[in-house]
Amino acid sequence: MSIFLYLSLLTISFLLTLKLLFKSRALKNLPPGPPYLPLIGNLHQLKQPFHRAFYELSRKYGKVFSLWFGSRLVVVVSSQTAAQECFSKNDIVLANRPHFLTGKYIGYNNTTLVLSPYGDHWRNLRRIATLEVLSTHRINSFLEIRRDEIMRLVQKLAQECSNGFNKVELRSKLSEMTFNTIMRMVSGKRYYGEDCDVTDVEEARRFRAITKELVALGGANNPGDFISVLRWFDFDGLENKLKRISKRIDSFLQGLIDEHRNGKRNTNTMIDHLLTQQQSHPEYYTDQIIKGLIMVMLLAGTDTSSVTLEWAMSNLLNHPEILERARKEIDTKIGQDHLIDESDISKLNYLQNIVYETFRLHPAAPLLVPHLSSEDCTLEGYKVPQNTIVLVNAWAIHRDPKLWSDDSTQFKPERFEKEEGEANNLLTFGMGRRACPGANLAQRTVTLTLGLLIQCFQWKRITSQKIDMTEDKGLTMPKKIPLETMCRLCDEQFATIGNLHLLKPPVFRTFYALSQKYGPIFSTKHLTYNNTVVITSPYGDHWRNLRRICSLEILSTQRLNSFTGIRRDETARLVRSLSEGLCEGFTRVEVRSKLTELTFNTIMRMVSGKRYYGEECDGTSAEEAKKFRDVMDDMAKFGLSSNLGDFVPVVRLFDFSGDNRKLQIIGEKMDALFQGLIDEHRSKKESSNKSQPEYYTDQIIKGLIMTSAITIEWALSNLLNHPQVLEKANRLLEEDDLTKLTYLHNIISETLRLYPAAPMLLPHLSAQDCTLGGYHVPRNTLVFVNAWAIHRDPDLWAQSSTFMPQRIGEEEVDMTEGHGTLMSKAIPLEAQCKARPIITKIFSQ
Ligand code: HEM
Repeated sequence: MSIFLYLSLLTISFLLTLKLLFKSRALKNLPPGPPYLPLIGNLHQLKQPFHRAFYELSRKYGKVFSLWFGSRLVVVVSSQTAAQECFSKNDIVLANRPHFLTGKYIGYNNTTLVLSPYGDHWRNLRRIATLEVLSTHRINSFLEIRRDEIMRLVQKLAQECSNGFNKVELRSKLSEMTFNTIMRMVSGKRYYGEDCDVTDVEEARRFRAITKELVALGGANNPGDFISVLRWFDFDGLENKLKRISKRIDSFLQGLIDEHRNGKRNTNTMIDHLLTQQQSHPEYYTDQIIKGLIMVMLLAGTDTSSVTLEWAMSNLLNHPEILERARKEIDTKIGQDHLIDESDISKLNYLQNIVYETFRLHPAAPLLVPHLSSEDCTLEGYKVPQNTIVLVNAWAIHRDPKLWSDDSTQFKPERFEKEEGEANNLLTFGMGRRACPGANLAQRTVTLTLGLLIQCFQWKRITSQKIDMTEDKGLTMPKKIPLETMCRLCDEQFATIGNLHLLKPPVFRTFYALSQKYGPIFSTKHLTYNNTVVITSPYGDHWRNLRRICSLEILSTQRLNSFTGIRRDETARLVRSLSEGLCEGFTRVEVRSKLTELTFNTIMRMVSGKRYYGEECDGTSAEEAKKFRDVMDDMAKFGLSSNLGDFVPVVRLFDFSGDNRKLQIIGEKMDALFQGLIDEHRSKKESSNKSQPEYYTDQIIKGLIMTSAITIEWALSNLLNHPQVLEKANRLLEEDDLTKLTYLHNIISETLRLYPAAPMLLPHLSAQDCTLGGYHVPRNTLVFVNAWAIHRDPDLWAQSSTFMPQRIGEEEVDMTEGHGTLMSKAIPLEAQCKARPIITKIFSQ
């Protein structure tokens, strides 16, 4: 069998070689080129990176030369005039693409926009891409996504570099930024970074694994593409790998499309838009077309931009004088009180020239994308037969000293200041019909990101040694050594990004640490704050009215007394539920949910007469109760977290974490829920004092419920950590005058001291200039009072951070504080609980 195979191979090779030799002899006037071997042609002479190998060959054989890749003729163009000839006179003839194995599997059998042959199908795809995905209108509509992703990058760097120069690795951050930008445009999802769409962690992991493999295989060389005989074998298993990955990516992309089709995601994304088109033109906008477009956006639109940014930063680090000039331009034209936006870019000529110069020296597609002649044509007088692969060496043309005076290999953005418009000589995005349709998007992303990196940070090399500029293998000409650099947040930008990067949760602890450094009264650069509900509404008539309603009609002693029955009943229900099954001995119980139910049910019964938690949800349909609980859960997740846009006006323009939209949805649901309750009461014309939903705002509900449950949980946790206190409380409960319960009150006070549920109260805003501790506090300053820190001040409290002096017992309850505006316990309290005889007695009665 193996001898038979061997002989067949030999015969086929011999025949092919004869054919090749005959062909090359027959074809006169081909561009010159190096001698070649039978069967493999010049493949043995090719070394990576190919653009450099081709450049060397062009020095010997001329600006238009030919090679044989196995049995396929390849013409390499290395002059601007010849490139222009390719994309003007020969533009249509050369608008085809050669087919490779990778295109069969990861290019939907070469039907995607990048790979599809010139013709009606390509024209349609190109129209869809340019009009419906990459048009200026669409790109503008995705502006917020770009800004948000770039700001996340800035924020991440700010966190790493706020305390002076710190070493940072840029490649992964830039790559995350471009992948997230494109995927959010495509599907509304973020797949990279710690703060990736948390609901889709597994999906994000799958996506990252698939794209990693895809990018690696997309750049793989397959000898079978050129040596037809090798096509029969899959020597290194490439075809199998490609088959496997194509199935995985296809099912992943189908999942994304189905999710949008089933309405689980309903946003302004590329998929939604294409699905709308599918409804009117189902025959053309098939799922396969949509999947192909997503794939193209991912492969063509991500690495290209992040690689360019890495080169740009490397050049700036090797030329600090250029970096300095760019910074000065930003300072002069933009100033320090707002961050650069896309609309500012036209003012920043030098920054744009830096980007052009990076495009020139480091084009992300150094050989463009291979073209194929659909019929015979000529190039600089040479014959280019039908089915020839044409490669344009943009990298070499961009370094041609005849085209670029003033030392063509040096990084000099100034060369673009000349009036002749040297930028027109750039081939970075190709030319003609198949030029890059994403150029506008790429240029905007690269320039804005670079501008912000220069505006917000100081940069320097790790050592005095220059950054290594060696290129690696790969389709997009990446740097061989990933860029690592020293980075520091600019002092001036503390004012623009404020000190938010310092605000690591829990914020009150961070503020405490800052107060240790800057004194008891210190400032951070936070700006305006604007709310209208009772606890955050501005001081004035509206607030006075709300406050009056609140204290007289809702929380007055008389009203509270009238609800005593509800409170007592709910507390008894909690005690009963705890005592059930506890008579036998200690049992492990989860306390947080029980306390939350207690407080929610108490308040909601006061508000609307309804119980939404527990098995007996009186007077409430199970569905209504579930709706309520869901809204409250969402509210707990988002409603109380801080939003960067509240503090940095420029960030308000972006939905920094996508939370604005989520909060809006929660707000709408909550509004509908409360409106339903009010309407229900209105229609029943109930005028009892048992429930008055119209009086209660969401803020009151939130404030009363969460803070009470949190405080009780802290109190119980303290008691568990201090059994002697618990023991004493038990004893005194039996001995004390039950109307006083002084010791119990002290326990609660001590809990409120160490674990105030609102550790920084609520933010106050100065209505006019005033002084605090002798410092000037301007109008519109947010004032936070760090009650948590004051409660632990050793000048005020002896043994200030201890609940009780002696600790007894085994493992203590974890007392770590959670994040968020309200200071709940990080870990929900679980404890051993056993009913005391008195309870058994009461319930048996
Ligand atoms: C710095 C970033 C980028 C560079 C340097 C770049 C460069 C190129 C080049 C050289 C071509 C081939 C031109 C030719 O065949 O002669 C191309 C094609 C293409 N690029 Fe880009 N590109 C970039 C970013 C993008 C982005 C952001 C997108 C979309 C999101 C994109 C989508 C495409 C598509 C779809 C094609 C194929 C066009 C066709 O065959 O008709 N590119 N790009």
